[in-house]
Amino acid sequence: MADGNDQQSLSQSIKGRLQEGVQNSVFREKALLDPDTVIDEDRIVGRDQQLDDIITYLRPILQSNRPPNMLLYGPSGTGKSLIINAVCEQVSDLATAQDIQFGVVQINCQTIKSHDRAVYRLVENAAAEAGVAAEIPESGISTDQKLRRFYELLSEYFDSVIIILDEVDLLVGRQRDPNDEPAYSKLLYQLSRASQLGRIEGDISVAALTNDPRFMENLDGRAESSFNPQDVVFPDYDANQLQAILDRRRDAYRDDVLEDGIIPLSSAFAAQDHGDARKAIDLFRKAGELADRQGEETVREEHVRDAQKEAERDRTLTQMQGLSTQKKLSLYATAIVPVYSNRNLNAVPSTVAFRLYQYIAELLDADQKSRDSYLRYMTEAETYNFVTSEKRGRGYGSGVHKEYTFVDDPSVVAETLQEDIRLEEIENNEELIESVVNAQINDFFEGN
Ligand SMILES: Nc1ncnc2c1ncn2[C@@H]1O[C@H](COP(=O)(O)OP(=O)(O)OP(=O)(O)O)[C@@H](O)[C@H]1O
Repeated sequence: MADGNDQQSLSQSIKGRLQEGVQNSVFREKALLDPDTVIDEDRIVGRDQQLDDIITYLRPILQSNRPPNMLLYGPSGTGKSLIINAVCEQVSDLATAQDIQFGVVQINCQTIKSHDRAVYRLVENAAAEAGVAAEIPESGISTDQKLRRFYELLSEYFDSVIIILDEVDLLVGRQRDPNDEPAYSKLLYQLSRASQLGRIEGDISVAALTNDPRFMENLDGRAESSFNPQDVVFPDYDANQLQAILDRRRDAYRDDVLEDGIIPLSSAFAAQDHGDARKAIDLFRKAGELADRQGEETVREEHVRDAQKEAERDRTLTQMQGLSTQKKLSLYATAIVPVYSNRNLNAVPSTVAFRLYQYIAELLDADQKSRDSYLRYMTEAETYNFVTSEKRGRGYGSGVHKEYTFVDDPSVVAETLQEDIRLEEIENNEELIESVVNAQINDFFEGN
């Protein structure tokens, strides 16, 4: 056990290391790169039309009129939450000045499993917004009783409320039958009807946020007609807009720590997907975190590339968790072909990959599946978007074969899988594997 002096020096060294980390960090105000921060208006880029629309729709609150319901849709990271929250913040300021009790009740539906839970979360959030207790239990009472408490809270404490349902399409609930009404449809109907029927004294309006442009088609007819929203569309950002978004958060970093290429590169990577601002900001932040972790004074392009690799690895890992061992082996054997190949080989011929699969399966003492099974596994890998494939009439030799191209960097896929399946044997035999890969490729191109 450490004695008193040891304890003291240990805690001093922890303090020292903590302080050192803070002082030497490349960040000045990292919160600017936190996805949940509602940034100032002057940092918002390229959403003038959407801001105009939402300002127009919410202005009636300040004239003590009911605003319309709204449907905000567009791919992830296109600013739906940011824009609605930014306008609500300003409405809130002006409403307070006019003595109007305005509230925002927001839930993210992604993790909410049922209609009942959603209503309870609304009660909790409305109570928190009003600064009072929810006063009802989470279970043991009916959903109707919860809804009544929700209406009571709104009527008692607010003149006007915006209910924001983020990721509304994910509030499906427990459908016993695919034809059952999804939970979001029921909730939208109840909330819009309650307002129309005067069950709530003040003015309420629902803003539903979704990535699904066909969301309205899934609504029950009566929900559709009572919800009846104003649409606001959020298109993808292009690389220039992403650059402008990052540029306006440059001050998250200390002066002179960013190499020139950091912002363009982070934006270019994010634009490759669909122009997701969240992704651009995440890369921009992670690059700095990597620089901090390595104790470096500047953020370099290499940090952005490493951050992008890490993000790919995380995504790949999440997607791969569901695959069986045989599927992982098939994908691994295919990925190592371009990794170990001496030629510049992007598209992997299935013939070569299958031979590698057989070799690896033998090396690991695993079951060896047939060529058909291997091809089937790879077709599944295609549906998960790990690879794309093309059929080729073979110029060299005979027959038709498939060629697989990896969507992400194949070395990331191989590394991820290598960590996942028991592959010590592979690590011990890397040179051998490299020679097998190249022998098979040579055989293939020489038509053997
Ligand atoms: N026009 C913009 N200007 C500045 N920052 C933006 C802009 N659009 C989005 N962002 C930032 O990108 C991140 C993601 O934005 P937001 O959460 O609003 O996207 P979303 O469309 O609601 O995504 P999702 O559908 O995944 O919830 C946030 O950090 C936000 O501040």
